[in-house]
Amino acid sequence: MSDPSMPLPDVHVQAEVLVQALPHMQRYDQQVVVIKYGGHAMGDRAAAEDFAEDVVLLEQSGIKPIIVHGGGPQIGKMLEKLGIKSEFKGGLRVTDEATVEVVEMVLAGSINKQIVGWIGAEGGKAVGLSGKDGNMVTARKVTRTAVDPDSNIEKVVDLGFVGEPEHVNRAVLDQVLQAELIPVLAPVATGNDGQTYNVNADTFAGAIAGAMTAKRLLLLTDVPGVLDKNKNLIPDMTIDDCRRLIADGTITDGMIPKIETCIYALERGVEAVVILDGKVPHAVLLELFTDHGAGTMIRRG
Ligand SMILES: Nc1ncnc2c1ncn2[C@@H]1O[C@H](COP(=O)(O)OP(=O)(O)O)[C@@H](O)[C@H]1O
Ligand SMILES: CC(=O)N[C@@H](CCC(=O)OP(=O)(O)O)C(=O)O
Repeated sequence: MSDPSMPLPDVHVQAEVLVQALPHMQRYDQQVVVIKYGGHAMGDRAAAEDFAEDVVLLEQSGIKPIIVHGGGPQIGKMLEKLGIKSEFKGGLRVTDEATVEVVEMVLAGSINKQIVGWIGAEGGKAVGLSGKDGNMVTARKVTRTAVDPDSNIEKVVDLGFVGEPEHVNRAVLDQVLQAELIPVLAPVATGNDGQTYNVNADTFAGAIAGAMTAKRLLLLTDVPGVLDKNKNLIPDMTIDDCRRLIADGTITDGMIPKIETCIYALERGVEAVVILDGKVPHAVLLELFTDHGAGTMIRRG
């Protein structure tokens, strides 16, 4: 008999960790998990490798991961290099003809292929697509209004070629998943008018999660989750809490489209959405395969 006061040898600890993951693996078996990998979360090479390892491990465990990536900071850098000015209104990039070309080049080109490459290097098989491929996502132009501070009159804000998903054709994704491939999606889509639209990556991920009735939508960003007024992490929230914290100004800026996405996805049958820090090593595994979880979990109520 071993002495129970003695620490377990490493191999036994490893076995214990694996056994602890079993109920979590069973809970997600054959379920779709949509992971939004934000441009800020991409961070350094080591963080990206951890992320790719997590995704491959999920797929090997019988989960069906779908990756939707952003790339806001990377688009910003490329626009700067090309001398194209860029501004955000209400968390969305004002997108003219020249900007949309760069957005598609960076998102559907370099970033998409980089993530596909990282997953491939960890032994997974990923397929990089944008909303345009197979008419997976069609978009319509976003219309926003804002009160003009000078006249105090509500006016239409023209964001140019910024779109929001109008229709998601899940057949394309079903086929990719059935072939045991990992879809990596760039948030670019075509409108019914044939125009290319720049879609916020959170919004795109929410539409995909809703159409696939995903078990989980994970939004990986650069903060630990939703923070209260004292900057403490809020571990659990409901849709009502979300609306209250937007109304009282606790949730602002880029967190607003994220929370709106959460509400949209939950109302379409996604079981829970988690906002978490993608820079934490193996954030995805910690959230899905341990009892601790990570970040802020949002449920219907
Ligand atoms: N209550 C809040 N809790 C956490 N972050 C918040 C909150 N309100 C606003 N934010 C801001 O939202 C940002 C995350 O949104 P964003 O920068 O668009 O992320 P990403 O690029 O990952 O999509 C945080 O870095 C933070 O500055
Ligand atoms: C309309 C709009 O704002 N689109 C975003 C698309 C990329 C994105 O959302 O990337 P992150 O998730 O890294 O922020 C943009 O042009 O930056």
